[in-house]
Amino acid sequence: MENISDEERNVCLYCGEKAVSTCGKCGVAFYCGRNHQEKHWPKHKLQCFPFIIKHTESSGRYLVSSRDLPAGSLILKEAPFVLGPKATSSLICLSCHIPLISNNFVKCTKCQWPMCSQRCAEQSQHQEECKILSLDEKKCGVPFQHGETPRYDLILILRCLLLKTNPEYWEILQNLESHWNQRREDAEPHHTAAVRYFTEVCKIGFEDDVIHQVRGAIITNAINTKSPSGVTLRGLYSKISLLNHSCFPNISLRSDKNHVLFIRTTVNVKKGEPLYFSYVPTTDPVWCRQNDLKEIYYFTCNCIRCSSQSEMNTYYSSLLCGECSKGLFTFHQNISIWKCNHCSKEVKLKEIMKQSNDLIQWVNNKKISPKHVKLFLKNVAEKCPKFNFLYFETLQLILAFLKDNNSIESNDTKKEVWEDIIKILSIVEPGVTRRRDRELIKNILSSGQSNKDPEIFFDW
Ligand SMILES: C[S@@+](CC[C@H](N)C(=O)[O-])C[C@H]1O[C@@H](n2cnc3c(N)ncnc32)[C@H](O)[C@@H]1O
Repeated sequence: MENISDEERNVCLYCGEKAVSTCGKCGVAFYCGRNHQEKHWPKHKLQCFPFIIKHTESSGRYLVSSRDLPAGSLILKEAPFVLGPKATSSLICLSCHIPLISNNFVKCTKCQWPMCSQRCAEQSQHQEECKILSLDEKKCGVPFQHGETPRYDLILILRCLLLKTNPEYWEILQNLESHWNQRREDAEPHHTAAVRYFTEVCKIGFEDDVIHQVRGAIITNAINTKSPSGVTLRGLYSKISLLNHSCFPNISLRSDKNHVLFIRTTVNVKKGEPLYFSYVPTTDPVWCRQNDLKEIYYFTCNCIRCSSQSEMNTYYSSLLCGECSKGLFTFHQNISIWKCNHCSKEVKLKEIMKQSNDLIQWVNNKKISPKHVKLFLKNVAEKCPKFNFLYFETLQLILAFLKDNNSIESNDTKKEVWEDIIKILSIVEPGVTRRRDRELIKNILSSGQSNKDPEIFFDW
């Protein structure tokens, strides 16, 4: 869906006469009256979304709401145009994607890739892929044993290259942001190995720039979703790929068992506001988020949270100042310098990271007994600001520690831990988010069972 030009505004999309109303669903289609709106609906419904695409030099294309959207509004439902295994995966069947757990699997007689059955090896999709994979004469790309292997990276790249015969999808793929030039220069070993596999081992006749672009587009845009069998796959989505990032998102993504993604607003969004989701865990400290965004997505985040020295008064990544024991370190100069907000002592990011790691190690190495969990939490809260990322990590550690302990006392502690987790999530990702799914969390709190995973399908 493209921006509507000023000339189109105020004229009926059906007859071109002066418009007096807009489509209530998207807010950007204009009509002279109800009659022509109804007549135009079969055409318009294919483009009727409550957002428009905008563009800036620094952040490329992004989506902006075209009308007021209350929290929880479904703004888009989209299926992937290509789907495949994650880059690193344990053995799965290339046709039905079920996990190959025992040694009871077959190998495709031509390409030797593990499959669940001969029937799956004969499926038309695999037959197409097999023609290329069989060009690997020494079978150096074939995964040969159980356990996680990065060789599955090749499969989604191959599936994308095979889209060349489909002009519509090929064009979408070519238009995706990929940062392929920088990726080619950076020569990250997995990236280079994947490109060379197709150009030098299979010699499939694509220019190496095309393969750099395709792998770059996958790394920049693919979204992981979980299958009912528990296998995580990654897919490319044409419209969802246009969503930009913020560490303080206003939408959430969920997938169903067919990997269809549902995008909903998590908070009230006003007409004209950009729609953002978070590419990285919102519960990571600022330096982890910034590092991942730079390394994987090639940009420096200037979102509302990253531009605020205290992360919008949450002090989520801050540590207590050891010098005065009264203040908190907040970041300055693009997070490279941290300053105590009481005594103004300055330290470098490296020092903050070291102190954080020491604290995390202290937490991890501490021998806690189920009886002393609450005291332990109190100790941690004295070492870092309450509700910061270290406290959050400790809460998760305690949940894992008490996972199989269902005594009344332990369930009581788990309930308190979950309440604190929800408080932290309310700060860093407010609204109706998947992690704070109200019904699910209510169930967890009432049953006292904290070992259920609230992220049912989605696995970012
Ligand atoms: C999934 S794409 C999003 C759509 C993209 N803007 C486009 O034009 O195709 C991810 C890329 O968008 C850009 N991007 C996303 N969020 C951004 C942000 N908050 N600031 C700057 N660039 C951003 C980065 O180049 C990133 O690698």
